[in-house]
Amino acid sequence: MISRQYLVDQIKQKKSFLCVGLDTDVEKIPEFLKAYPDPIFEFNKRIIDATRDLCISYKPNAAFYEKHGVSGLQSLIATWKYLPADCLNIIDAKRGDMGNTSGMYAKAFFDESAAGMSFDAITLSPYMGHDAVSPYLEYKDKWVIILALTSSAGSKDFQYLTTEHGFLYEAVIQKANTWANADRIMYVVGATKSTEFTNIRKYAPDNFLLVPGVGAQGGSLADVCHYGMNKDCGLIVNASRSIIYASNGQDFAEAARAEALKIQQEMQAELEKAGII
Ligand SMILES: O=C(O)c1cc(=O)[nH]c(=O)n1[C@@H]1O[C@H](COP(=O)(O)O)[C@@H](O)[C@H]1O
Repeated sequence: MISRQYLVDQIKQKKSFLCVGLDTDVEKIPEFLKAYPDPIFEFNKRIIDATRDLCISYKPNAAFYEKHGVSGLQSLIATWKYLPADCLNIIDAKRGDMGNTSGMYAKAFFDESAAGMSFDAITLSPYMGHDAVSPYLEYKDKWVIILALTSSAGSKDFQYLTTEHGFLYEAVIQKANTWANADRIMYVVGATKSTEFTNIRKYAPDNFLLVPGVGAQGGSLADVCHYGMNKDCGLIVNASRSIIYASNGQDFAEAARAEALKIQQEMQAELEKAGII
C-alpha cells in the first residue's frame, strides 16, 4: 500500500508533488506511434520512462481508454502494469453509484483478479452519498479521492449552493470526514479555485488534496501552494495535456520531460520555502 507516510517521504525524496495525467488521446499522439500494435500504451510507456523520477503519481483518465472499448481496456491494463510501484497510481474514473453497483466498480479497478488492474486510488463523485463511497473504502490498502470543488466552470452549478453546513463542497468534506476509514480519503480541489483552499483547509487540514487545473486550465501553482499547502505538503498537483502533448513530434517524450521538470523545479522551490525539505 502507498501509505500517507510513504507519500510524504516520496515528496521529500523526489522534491516533487507532481501527478502526470495520462489523458491519452490517439488524435493527439505522434503519428509514428500509430505503427505499434498498441499506440496508447506505447505513448504512455515513453511518457512514464521520461517522467518517473520527476513525479510521485500518475493518473490515467478512464474516459480516454473506455472510448476505445475492448482495446482501450487492454491499453489501460498494460499501462497499469507498467506504472512505477513508487508512485501513487490513480484511476480517474469519477464513479459514484449505489452500494451494490459501487462494489462492482471497486472490484473492476481495485481487484486484479477481476479485470486485471489494481490501482492505488480512484476518483469518486460524492453525490449519491456514503453507500456510493464505502465499498471502495473497504479495500484497506486503497485511497478514495472525492470531488469537492472541481476546476470546471460548472462547479458553480451545485458545489457553491449554500447548505446549513456552508457551501455544498464544504458540506461534502465535513460529512465524508466522519465516515469509517476517512483517513484514506483525499479530496479533489481545482487549481483554478486557489483562493478557496484556505476554506478547504478549515475542514480538511490534514487530508491530501488532488489538485488538477495547472497547465492547460491556467491555474497557478504558486497560489495553490500559498493557500493549500500543509505541514506535510498535502498536495498532489496534476497536469495532463501541458506535459504529455508538449510536442507531437519524435521528441515528444523529451518535451514532456522538459515540461515536467519545469513544474518539479517550481515545486522544489515551494517545498524549500515551506521548510518541508
Ligand atoms: O478528478 C480530476 O482529476 C479532475 C477534477 C477536476 O476538478 N478537474 C479536472 O480537470 N480533473 C481531471 O484532471 C485532468 C486535467 O487535465 P489537464 O487540464 O489536461 O491538465 C483531466 O483528466 C480532468 O478530467
